[in-house]
Amino acid sequence: MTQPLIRLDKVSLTRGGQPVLTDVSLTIRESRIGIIGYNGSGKSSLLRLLCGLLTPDSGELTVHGLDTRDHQKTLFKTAGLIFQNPDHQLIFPTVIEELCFGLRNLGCSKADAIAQAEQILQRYQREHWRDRPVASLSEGQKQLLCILSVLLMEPSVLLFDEPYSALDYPTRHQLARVIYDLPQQAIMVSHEPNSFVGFDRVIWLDQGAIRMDGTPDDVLPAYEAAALAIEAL
Ligand SMILES: Nc1ncnc2c1ncn2[C@@H]1O[C@H](COP(=O)(O)OP(=O)(O)OP(=O)(O)O)[C@@H](O)[C@H]1O
Repeated sequence: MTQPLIRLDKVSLTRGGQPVLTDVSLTIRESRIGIIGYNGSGKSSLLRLLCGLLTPDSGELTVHGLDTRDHQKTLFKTAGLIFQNPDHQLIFPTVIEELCFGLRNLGCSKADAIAQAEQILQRYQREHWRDRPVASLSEGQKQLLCILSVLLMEPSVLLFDEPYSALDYPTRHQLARVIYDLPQQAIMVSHEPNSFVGFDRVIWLDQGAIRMDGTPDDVLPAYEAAALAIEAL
């Protein structure tokens, strides 16, 4: 496996003419990294930069040795984004077709792709989903399908954008366990401090800049105190 190093050097991004990230520099080697911040602070934009869906206006960004500008089209093999809104990710009529799509793109034969898709459904006790129309799944079920589709492709870093927002407690618990046990590096955006149990590092984004960066024990209490102070205003 390539060295799990992600480096941002003075990365700036504008969207719709507005600055979204300003001069962000980071070196990320840890295995479990959380990104926290208020609405609109730039968290999802940062994930989109990391998987090549957006490119920086200025600055340098490399993900596991790949400059994201030069590898925009193939970066999905290295950095797999699980979208916050499943409807932005899911494009096929049935669960099995959705699961096979990424694998087929990576060059798997049809039979191989189906076998792997069936295996992952079995591992997550969702065999009965195989031929279900995607449109018939609930929001939480769609979110889990998005996660399984990306897990199947085995990217070397997984980017989770609010993965728990539509999940019920048992599924959330199951997914937290899955994320905890992943062999890959994982970066997860969440509003909820309790999503980061067992994480190595938490980065607090505020108005497109890093407000705090450290262990969950350092960053999360400061984040919660600041959020409560805003609430009390
Ligand atoms: N497609 C877009 N076009 C223009 N501006 C956008 C677009 N998407 C996001 N933005 C702007 O970029 C800024 C950062 O948005 P982003 O979605 O990265 O924030 P976030 O921290 O993930 O927010 P949230 O917690 O609400 O999901 C916001 O000001 C938002 O209005």
